[in-house]
Amino acid sequence: MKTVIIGTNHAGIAAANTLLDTYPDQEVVMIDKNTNLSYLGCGTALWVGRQIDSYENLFYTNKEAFAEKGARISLETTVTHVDFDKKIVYCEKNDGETFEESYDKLILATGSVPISPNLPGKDLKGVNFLKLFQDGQEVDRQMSDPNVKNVAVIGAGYIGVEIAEAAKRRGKEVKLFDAEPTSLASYYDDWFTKGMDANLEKHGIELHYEELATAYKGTDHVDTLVTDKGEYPVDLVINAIGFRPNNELGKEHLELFANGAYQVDRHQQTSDPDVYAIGDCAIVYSNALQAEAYIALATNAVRSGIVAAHNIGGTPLESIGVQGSNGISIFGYNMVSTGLSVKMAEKNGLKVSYTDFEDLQRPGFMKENAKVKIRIVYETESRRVVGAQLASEEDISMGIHMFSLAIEEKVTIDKLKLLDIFFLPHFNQPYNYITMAALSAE
Ligand SMILES: Cc1cc2nc3c(=O)[nH]c(=O)nc-3n(C[C@H](O)[C@H](O)[C@H](O)COP(=O)(O)OP(=O)(O)OC[C@H]3O[C@@H](n4cnc5c(N)ncnc54)[C@H](O)[C@@H]3O)c2cc1C
Ligand SMILES: NC(=O)C1=CN([C@@H]2O[C@H](COP(=O)(O)OP(=O)(O)OC[C@H]3O[C@@H](n4cnc5c(N)ncnc54)[C@H](O)[C@@H]3O)[C@@H](O)[C@H]2O)C=CC1
Repeated sequence: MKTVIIGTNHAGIAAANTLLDTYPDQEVVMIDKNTNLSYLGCGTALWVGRQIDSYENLFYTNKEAFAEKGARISLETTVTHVDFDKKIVYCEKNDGETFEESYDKLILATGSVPISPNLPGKDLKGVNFLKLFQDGQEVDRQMSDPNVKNVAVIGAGYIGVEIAEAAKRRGKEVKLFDAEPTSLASYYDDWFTKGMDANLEKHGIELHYEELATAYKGTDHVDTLVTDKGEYPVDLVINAIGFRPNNELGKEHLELFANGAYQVDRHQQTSDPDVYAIGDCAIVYSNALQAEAYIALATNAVRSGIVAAHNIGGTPLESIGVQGSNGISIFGYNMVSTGLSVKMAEKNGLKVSYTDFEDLQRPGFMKENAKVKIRIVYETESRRVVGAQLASEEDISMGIHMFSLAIEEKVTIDKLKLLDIFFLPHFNQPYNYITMAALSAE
């Protein structure tokens, strides 16, 4: 059986490795237009902000590794189109050479592309996006110019907040813009985002919320950002207003979700039984929503790649769905969430209740300590947990995984009230905040 994989980043890599490691009789062809693969985008803000020494270790594999496993891999090669009837993929290398690849099974792992506001001046030098390794290199090059003093970041979601921190760490004047009234509005409720915004302001980032960019001004290079509320001198602009699924190759042939992502079943199969879609170009099943959704995360990309590969290899495997667990750490302030915030639940028509608690991580007699905020969101009727958010200067990241499982397994808030949670003053309180939040749920 011959499988062609279009897109060899996180999703495509996971699918290829699963096929090559588990089904040796599989013929695997991998195609990607980029010059590199496996770049960890999350590392961009870390090395631009000089929190790590270089970007060298932000790649976890390479082309040679797949050739050694027997795959045929073609980088710097763009798939120009797919004939789904003849089951042929048409490719063009950067040097202009073209070739075709027939397939028995096709995996679309073409990912996502940054949403690009079509504003006047968008092609001026100094206006950047942040998706690829090359984009990070370019932003880093501009940040290294001492004449670059004023940085505007448009979009205060994950990428925007992280790169704003990086620019601040590089000594720049940073303005952070967002259409919403707070940062991270898609993932957290205000009780949490206000904490992040206070943290950003404490570190000197100027917040401009409910303010929309309307144009970039300059001659060859951007020098002014125009918004619906004012004009600001800028030397560097970074757009981070979200990604959209890259459905270019299959949008005419395959069923699409509301936002254009490929519709897939729990086997990652599209409406064409010989075509699978994985990662940012496909939907996921949200256990919180109990419905299909679009959640572009590397973690979802990898798991969907594994599921598709096993189904192609002959092992029927269903995706168990996701909760969209995610985390962020900015100037040492940590926030993690899984499932739905109250805001997102209500936006999706769920009737939910929630319980909040705030306390120190450890007993007051411990020297090392910090406050922790927790919110658990649950469906009012069924009382099943649908979301959780935690925030602290402590590392609270491990706590969110329990809630991820609770959502997946439809555990009710009442089941958490007397859950066995250990006590040790080094780690937590005798009455820890998970128990206290659950006990205070109405
Ligand atoms: C700055 C940044 C930070 C991030 N941080 C995190 C994080 O901390 N945690 C997290 O979970 N997620 C994070 N993400 C999101 C994560 O990177 C994506 O969810 C992940 O990359 C999706 O993987 P993918 O393989 O589905 O798609 P992509 O990474 O978009 O890869 C798609 C690939 O397909 C190729 N391709 C597309 N069309 C064609 C074609 N026609 N011909 C040939 N090749 C083609 C592209 O070249 C690309 O290599 C971050 C993203 C960015 C940009
Ligand atoms: N720690 C993590 O898990 C990380 C995950 N990612 C993922 O990468 C993807 C892309 O990240 P982001 O680009 O940050 O998307 P995002 O969806 O997280 O944030 C986009 C932000 O832009 C704002 N926005 C939209 N249109 C706007 C406009 N016209 N003007 C001003 N603001 C506008 C939105 O309100 C939102 O706050 C996301 O799926 C995210 O989950 C990225 C970085 C880190």
